[in-house]
Amino acid sequence: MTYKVAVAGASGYAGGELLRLLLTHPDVQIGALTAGQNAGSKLGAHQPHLFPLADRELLETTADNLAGHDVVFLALPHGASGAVAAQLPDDVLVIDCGADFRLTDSEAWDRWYGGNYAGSWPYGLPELGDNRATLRTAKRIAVPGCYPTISTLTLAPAVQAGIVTPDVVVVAASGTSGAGKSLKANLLGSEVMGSVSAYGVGGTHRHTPEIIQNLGALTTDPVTVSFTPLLVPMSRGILATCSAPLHDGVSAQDVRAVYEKAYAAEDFVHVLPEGQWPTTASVLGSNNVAIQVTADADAGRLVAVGAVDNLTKGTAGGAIQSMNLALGLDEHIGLPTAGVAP
Ligand SMILES: NC(=O)C1=CN([C@@H]2O[C@H](COP(=O)(O)OP(=O)(O)OC[C@H]3O[C@@H](n4cnc5c(N)ncnc54)[C@H](OP(=O)(O)O)[C@@H]3O)[C@@H](O)[C@H]2O)C=CC1
Ligand SMILES: CC(=O)N[C@@H](CCC(=O)OP(=O)(O)O)C(=O)O
Repeated sequence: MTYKVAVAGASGYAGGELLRLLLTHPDVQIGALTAGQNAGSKLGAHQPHLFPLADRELLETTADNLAGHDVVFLALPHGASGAVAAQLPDDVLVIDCGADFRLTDSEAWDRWYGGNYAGSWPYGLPELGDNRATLRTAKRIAVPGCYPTISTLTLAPAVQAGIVTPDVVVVAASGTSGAGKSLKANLLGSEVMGSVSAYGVGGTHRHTPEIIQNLGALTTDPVTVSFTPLLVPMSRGILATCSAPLHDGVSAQDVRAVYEKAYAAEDFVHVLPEGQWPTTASVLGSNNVAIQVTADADAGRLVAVGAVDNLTKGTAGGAIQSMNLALGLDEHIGLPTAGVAP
């Protein structure tokens, strides 16, 4: 069977990456492509790398234009998905790349996003807890944020195994595509080039509650997350350095064993050989996550480092992995397992 797929937000970074991957997916046919202010123009004007779709016209993002598809991806700004999703039939698989349906706690939504709480959908991170089973029957899927994807996967084995106190510190450096295409003062070329800067400091970044929600599902201990994002002068990729107090008597070997066991059956998550540390370059353009972990014995902390391509496994790849599960397809179809180098 071939599934007809629409992409709303096709002119954006997440929409572009969805289309790059969907073009190689053997079980889908690419249907309607929609946008906001750029509706009416050709996709090629916004996504010059997507040659096979260059002449396709961008339509307005309306329920009518998204009708008649088996799958609808929403790659719209936060807050825009709820109203569109509400108009789509229940039997259509709707996959939201935005934040609208990620948080299960309406109070957390009010505090971190505000505006109407649209509810929560099955969470599109198959490697976490029982999510894979839930996703197999889902008709609505919330794709995780890019920082939560890598922070959660980098810390989950330790938290789930109970070898750390889940008072975690995450410092994660992201490429600029994480911010989307819209022009922001701190993203001007001359501000970003040759400099690394912190933002969302002091527990103010909206991904903090999402990371807490994910890790909190793995332990009965209270979870705290001190999250500091950094902006670095590259287009894609996130490198997350995560640490937490390690329980007494847990060695570096024990820690490695926990991680290797946790991810032994996960084809996209790679615990690297001892001594090899993740780089964003190694996962570029792929659906892979690279993780390394050790014990800092003097500080009494677990230190784990994870790398992901924010647009692939961090958004569009993760979304397609979840789509595959929900359609009953092999989870890996259409997803690159090798990166682009150098
Ligand atoms: N970039 C990333 O690494 C990640 C992004 N995401 C999420 O994916 C979503 C899209 O992000 P991203 O692609 O980076 O953002 P972009 O700013 O690059 O793209 C936004 C897209 O939404 C369209 N759009 C904007 N406003 C409206 C509107 N009112 N109605 C309909 N369409 C509209 C834009 O169309 P137009 O060109 O016409 O303005 C464009 O196609 C966001 O929710 C983001 O949080 C999630 C994880 C990571
Ligand atoms: C570098 C950069 O600006 N990154 C974005 C995160 C993008 C993302 O994944 O998150 P959402 O889907 O929740 O928007 C930010 O910090 O807001």
